[in-house]
Amino acid sequence: MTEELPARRLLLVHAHPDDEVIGTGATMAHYVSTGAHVTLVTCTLGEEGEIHVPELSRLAAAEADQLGGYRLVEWERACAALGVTDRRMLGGPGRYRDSGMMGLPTNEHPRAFWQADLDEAAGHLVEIMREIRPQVMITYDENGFYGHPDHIQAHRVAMRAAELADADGPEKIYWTAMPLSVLLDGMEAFRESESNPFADVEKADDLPFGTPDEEIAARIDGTDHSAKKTAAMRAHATQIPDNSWLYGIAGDFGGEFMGVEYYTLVKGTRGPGSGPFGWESDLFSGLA
Ligand SMILES: CC(=O)N[C@H]1[C@@H](O[C@@H]2[C@H](O)[C@H](O)[C@@H](O)[C@H](O)[C@H]2O)O[C@H](CO)[C@@H](O)[C@@H]1O
Ligand SMILES: [Zn+2]
Repeated sequence: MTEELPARRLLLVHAHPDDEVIGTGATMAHYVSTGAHVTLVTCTLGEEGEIHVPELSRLAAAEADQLGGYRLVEWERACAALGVTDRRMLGGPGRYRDSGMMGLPTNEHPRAFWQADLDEAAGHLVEIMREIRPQVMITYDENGFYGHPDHIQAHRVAMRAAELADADGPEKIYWTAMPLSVLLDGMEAFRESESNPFADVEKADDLPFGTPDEEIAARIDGTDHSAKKTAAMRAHATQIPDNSWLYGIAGDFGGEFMGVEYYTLVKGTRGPGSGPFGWESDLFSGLA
């Protein structure tokens, strides 16, 4: 199978529809544009999400419980905007359910991803790894970037699958990250903004994310694809309202913030880099 695929193959493992664009949308669009094969695996349908489109409010889990099916369509539209055609739901659509925020009763739902058997869930991902044999994989750190149970579980499943897949698994593994310098700049830039996501945050240490710049391994500049990322965000209208601070970044700060994404490297050899910390500009650099 891989002989029919492009030479460079990137696998991303995300928890809900919308995570792919928020954290890695510019990276995905960038590598699609370079001819790499980009495979997105999303682990749940996002059934427990909020609904920021009033006319769709009855789709909520506590009412018609149809949000998952609707977010599947949003997800497909967002992937189309990014140019990503190989998109998979782990175990098939509906196999694992959105667990809700940490500590909620929805964490106990029998199909909640948080309750998934690790090796069974990882087995579904191993099958995909054996099919596409990705050189590079992106997922979250052990805290799921911000502590959501599905993000933590996505990390665990992705890392377990990479172990089980052996030679078919990725040679390099990256975790999404936000450099502290960028976080602090963002907090300063938003200080006077109406939709300030950091309004209740006194200092960066109060946030569940933020990585010392010297621990960042890669800075992927996808600013040429910022418009695609914004279009993909618009596809996730139930999750990202028109007044979201995320659009504020795009509007007030241009592509720099929206189109640049950062990663730590947790497996593999770091390729040549630049700047004070030698950040890579290509996730496929340093491959054997
Ligand atoms: C980006 C992300 O992971 N979103 C998740 C998250 O959404 C949060 C949730 O709705 C919370 O209640 C809100 O206060 C918060 O602003 C949202 O980011 O959790 C949802 C439920 O598990 C999930 O569907 C959504 O994709
Ligand atoms: Zn998520």
